[in-house]
Amino acid sequence: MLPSSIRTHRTMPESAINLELRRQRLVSQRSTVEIRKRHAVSVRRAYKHYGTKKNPIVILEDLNMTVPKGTIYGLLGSSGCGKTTLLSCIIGRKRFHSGELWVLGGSPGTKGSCLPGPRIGYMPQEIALYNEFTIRETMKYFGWIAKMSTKLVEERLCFLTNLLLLPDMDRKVKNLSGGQQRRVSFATVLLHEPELLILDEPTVGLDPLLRETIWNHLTEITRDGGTTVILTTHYIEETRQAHLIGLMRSGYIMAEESPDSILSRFETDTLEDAFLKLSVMQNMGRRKRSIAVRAVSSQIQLPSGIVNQALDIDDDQNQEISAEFGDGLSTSKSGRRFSLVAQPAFPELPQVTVDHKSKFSDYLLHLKARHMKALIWKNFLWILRNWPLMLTIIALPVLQFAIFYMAIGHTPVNLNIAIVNYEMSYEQDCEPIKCNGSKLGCNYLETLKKKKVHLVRYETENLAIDSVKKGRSYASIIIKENYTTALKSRFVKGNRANEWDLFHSTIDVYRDSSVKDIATFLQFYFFDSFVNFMGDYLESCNENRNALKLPIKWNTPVYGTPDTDFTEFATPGVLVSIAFFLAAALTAVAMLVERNEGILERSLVMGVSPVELLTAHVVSEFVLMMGQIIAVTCCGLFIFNMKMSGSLTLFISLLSLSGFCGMWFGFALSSMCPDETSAAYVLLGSFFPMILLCGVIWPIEGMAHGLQMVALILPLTQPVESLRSIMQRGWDLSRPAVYHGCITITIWTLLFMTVSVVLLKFKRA
Ligand SMILES: Nc1ncnc2c1ncn2[C@@H]1O[C@H](COP(=O)(O)OP(=O)(O)OP(=O)(O)O)[C@@H](O)[C@H]1O
Repeated sequence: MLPSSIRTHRTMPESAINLELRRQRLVSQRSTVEIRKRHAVSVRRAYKHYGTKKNPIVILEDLNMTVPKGTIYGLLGSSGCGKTTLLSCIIGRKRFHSGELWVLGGSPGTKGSCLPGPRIGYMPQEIALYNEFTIRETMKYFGWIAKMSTKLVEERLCFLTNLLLLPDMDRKVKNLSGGQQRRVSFATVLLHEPELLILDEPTVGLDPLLRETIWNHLTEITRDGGTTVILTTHYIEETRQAHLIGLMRSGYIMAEESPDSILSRFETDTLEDAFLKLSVMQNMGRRKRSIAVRAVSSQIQLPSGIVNQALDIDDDQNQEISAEFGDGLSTSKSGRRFSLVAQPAFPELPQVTVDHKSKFSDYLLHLKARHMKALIWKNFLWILRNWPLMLTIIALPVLQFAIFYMAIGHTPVNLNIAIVNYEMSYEQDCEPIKCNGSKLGCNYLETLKKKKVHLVRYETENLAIDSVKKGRSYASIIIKENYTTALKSRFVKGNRANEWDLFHSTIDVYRDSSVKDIATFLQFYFFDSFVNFMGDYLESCNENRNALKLPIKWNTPVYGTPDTDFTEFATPGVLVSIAFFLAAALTAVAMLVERNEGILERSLVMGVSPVELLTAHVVSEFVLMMGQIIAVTCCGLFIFNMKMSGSLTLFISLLSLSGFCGMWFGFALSSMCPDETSAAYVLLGSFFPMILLCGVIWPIEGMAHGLQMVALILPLTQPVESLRSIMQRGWDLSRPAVYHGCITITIWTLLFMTVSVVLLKFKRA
């Protein structure tokens, strides 16, 4: 009798009913799940692609794999067939898009599973070690993470040194040869004697003798069934010593059996030949033979008893593994059945319920003392080893600040001014200013000289104007022939002065206003010099020199000084930007280098949580950042006499908050960007808008209203204003202008923090 679900579909075509029946049988039963959990690794119907959902590049498809405990499992396959991807999924660093995975009885990443954790040792394809560390330090770091005492690490290191012929333990990794580095990398996974060793090409680049030693050791540790090894290798023949071989091709495992069984079934002397035959058969089964493959396959004699069909199903051999292989069947434990027929895409099979997932809050609160000790020690050791770089990193903000202080905001000097004085010839000397003087024009020019401008004499007005046109001078000043007479007359007659007086007493100025700041400075110089010159003249006539001044009294400023310059305005913005962006760059690069060299992967697989990793980085980088901030502050206060009206503690605290926020921005960037280059682009891309919009170089009051609103919510705008209020107004935290900045930067820090942690937790390909 048909199952009820099938009975309800009596109208279905027969093929669909058959399919449905088969699928019914393939639903994972509790009992089979229990069997799978007893294996070291069990993968069922795994599917994984790269690229987008719409345009996927399928890497693993309907892949089944069973690694019994206590075996050495050699995963073989051509380059790019997906071995590393499969291993990454097994260690929990990548996820299958569908399918089941059991590792040492648990589902990676779930509560109660051993993954990530020290029960697993992972050796990536890359060397993935800290170049600056010695072999001993490397072992100490990974040993501590695996909960080993330093003494135990030393003992194991002694053993491994003899086994793998490691060089002197105090040699730095960067000074070792490629083969030696690979041996250290291998020793690192053997150190804590994990139950499951996952080794991605452990023997590449090693000499045959050492390869044999390694294989002997692997055989030794798997003998009592306590350790399981999965390894990939391109040296197919060396896997003869494995208990099981998985031959992988086109995203699934074509055969999974012992080397002897493969050799006898394919009637070949070498595993390479067997692999080649199997590949050809797979191509034939898929009916996609290329001309080249056809040519090869015609030369190959297929083993007897195997035909090109959905091959050789033997019900007696129908063990647990094959029973649940599904329609993408690849092999049975005994290896007698495997399908080479391309499979149609079926809807996903029901998933087995796994252990309940760990809560996000558990994850956040999960800081293990031994991990923190190892991570912080590692970070500081790295800083110590890279001390020239670290000194540069501390000196960099000082240098940037010094450059800013020396280059920006100061009064331009030695500007060329073309002068023409028709009142006297250049051969005559200018007399000191006096009431009955007849050549006052030259007295004005003498006063102007005090502004540190460079006066260049010209004979005619046209020549002077021409010098401005040719860019030789920023302005030309023309003093007319009867200047003194007209000026005195204008002075005496007051509002009854006639046109002649007005015309001849006026100094003509032709300016180059294309450089706005210089034009403004010159305007001020000319005006201020005139007021001073007239004051001196009035004094020489025993008059009150203030009679000519504008009737506005500039009292002592409430905040700032009468001669506050642009440097003072821009200093807070520059300081906050340096603290924020340097911290962001340093953090992003440190994290990305660690991640992309595979070092991070090793630590994460051994059970270090991303939150622990971030916290350790925060601790070490905060120390560096404080070094930077103190160095910049000392430079500002003691070398450049930076104005500091408010509390120095508050100033340093706010700068630290800005740096802290930058640090989390860096963490968020490192979680979002695939590499240092893209992180650098984002940093550069955000730097300029931030400088322009956050009131660093121009007050935000000068922006359009809508833009002001945007500027106000950016991370640096309010902190810049707060710092300005502390430095120049001497305000404290009771002022809204100060605490608003602290609140804004804290909110942004929390935001970046959340993004970083969430991405690190959930972003697995
Ligand atoms: N992050 C990724 N995005 C897109 N494609 C990827 C990514 N990682 C790997 N691939 C591609 O997936 C395929 C399988 O890669 P994988 O590294 O798993 O192969 P492999 O069998 O380990 O190769 P090898 O033996 O050379 O190490 C390759 O074609 C590779 O280019």
